[in-house]
Amino acid sequence: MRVIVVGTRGSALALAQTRFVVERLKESWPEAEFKVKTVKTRGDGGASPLEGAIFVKELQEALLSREVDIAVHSLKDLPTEEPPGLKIAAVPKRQDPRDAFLGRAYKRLEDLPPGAVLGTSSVRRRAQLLAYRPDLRVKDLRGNVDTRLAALGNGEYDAIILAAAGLIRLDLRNRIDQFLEPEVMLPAPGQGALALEVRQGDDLAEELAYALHHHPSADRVRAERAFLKGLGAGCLAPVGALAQVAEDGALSLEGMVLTPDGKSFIRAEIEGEAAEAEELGLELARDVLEQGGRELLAQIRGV
Ligand SMILES: NCc1[nH]cc(CCC(=O)O)c1CC(=O)O
Repeated sequence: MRVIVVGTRGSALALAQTRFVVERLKESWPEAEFKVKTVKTRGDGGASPLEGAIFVKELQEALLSREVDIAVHSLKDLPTEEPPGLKIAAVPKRQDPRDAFLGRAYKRLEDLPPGAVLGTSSVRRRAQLLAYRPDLRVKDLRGNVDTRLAALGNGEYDAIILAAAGLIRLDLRNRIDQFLEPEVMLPAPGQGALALEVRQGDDLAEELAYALHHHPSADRVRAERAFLKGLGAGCLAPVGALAQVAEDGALSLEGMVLTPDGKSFIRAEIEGEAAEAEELGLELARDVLEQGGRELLAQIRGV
């Protein structure tokens, strides 16, 4: 059997995710041989949505040029449009999708005094924080997880918000002071999930990757991404979405879109069957657009 090359970005988080994936692949396919290849990226490991998209594209190019056979992505960084020639072969079991609060003197978002400085580079987090606590100051925070933790230690910020999943995968769960509930902070579509992407027609890579597929996680993410796609909002709009799937296959999906200042937002919910995850996501997007989301997004584009 040929050696299967698993491609990853070089950040500590990407490498931790890939190590986890390759361990599971080896358990599932003891007779197969897997090799990890770090794809050199032009960016610096930063965290703006645009940089995320560049990293994704470079990994996808490495797939198409046969440099790698399975690419490991953070699902929330993957554009909703799949490039021709590639397909998502598997969505492994999802990690905690929530956002995490890490404080210095104050250990809960509710405890921060007025004027406290919160660090995040995400427009979605900024908008929701300001909607919940308009008295706080939100300041840009970029770089990889280490850089961001260091910035908190330096006293530049009173608290920072990061995806819980990233910290957990880096064995830094003990740094999390508070998990933010979806009522306060609806996660990004796909947050906490990974995607294993392969070339269309590479049946071997597809079959090997599929051993890690987790149906309920895939259905949740499918609904959330369909919502994002249905909004036609692009990666710069503050959009949150979170689906849950019950054991009996019932799916509930919450979605929201905000203005960057958090002053207006539309939030809606839909319920149905996991088997129609995509339709539910698209329908919720239509609801939100009709309830005023269209004007709200036009306002954002006009900025
Ligand atoms: N855009 C950066 C990014 N992409 C994926 C994760 C880790 C969490 C995940 O897998 O969703 C992070 C870091 C963060 O948002 O704090």
